Amino acid sequence: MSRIVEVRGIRLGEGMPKICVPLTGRTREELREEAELLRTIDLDFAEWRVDFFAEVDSIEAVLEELAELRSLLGDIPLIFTFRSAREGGQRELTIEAYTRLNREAAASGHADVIDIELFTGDEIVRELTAEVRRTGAVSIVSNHDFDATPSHEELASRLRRAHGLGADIPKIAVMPRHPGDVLTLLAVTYEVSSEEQGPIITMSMDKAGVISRVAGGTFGSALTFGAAKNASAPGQLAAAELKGILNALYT
Ligand SMILES: O=C1C[C@@](O)(C(=O)O)C[C@@H](O)[C@@H]1O
Repeated sequence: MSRIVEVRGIRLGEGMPKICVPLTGRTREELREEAELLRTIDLDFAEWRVDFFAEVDSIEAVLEELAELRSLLGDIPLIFTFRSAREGGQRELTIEAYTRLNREAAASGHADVIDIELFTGDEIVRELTAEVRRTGAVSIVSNHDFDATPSHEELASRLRRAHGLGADIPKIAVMPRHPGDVLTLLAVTYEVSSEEQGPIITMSMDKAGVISRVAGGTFGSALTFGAAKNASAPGQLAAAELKGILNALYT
């Protein structure tokens, strides 16, 4: 039996793929409006893309906003993600600042899931996944390639490596150069999810990859990202549209 990861009653790795909607506001005001909008949408997870937040350099400001989002979102499970510029995010932090940010977010108890980038360095990733687990939160260990799709072997090895470093949920997002790249991503998803080490999340980006965002669940991807106000990556469909397609495919 595949290991299920449960977050606030949402069971990842079982049933329909779950929908996650990112919050990409730059100011507290924009984030409040986005969080209120999310309350009106049919979704399973919200992701705070904290790299968009103008005050990200201040841990105090981030923790205050995280507490605010927690209360605005009610019971919606919240993923905390600082996406580095080299993996498609808005900015870079030093390793020390990145580590501290994720540690404190986990310790606050306001984020249910913490996204840690695989290529931060094995030792740090191992420590962070263990620490996230100690706080009772769940870890995603992620990798993004906005230029290309690595080979089948490389993609599979990154997902397995994330597991090996303690990830509850390995995640990979890659850019297709041609439709065959999307097939590669889906084939790897099927292969690695069949090993039943727990849920994984995969997607192929951009227009050519949209099929993976709607049908990835068939091949073993446990969650897919859809947009409310702004997409956080190319190829995301509107969350409501995504939900309609998932209902047609999986119910
Ligand atoms: O890792 C991911 C996946 C993503 O890049 C996507 O392609 O939908 C969107 C990001 O916000 C998220 O952190």
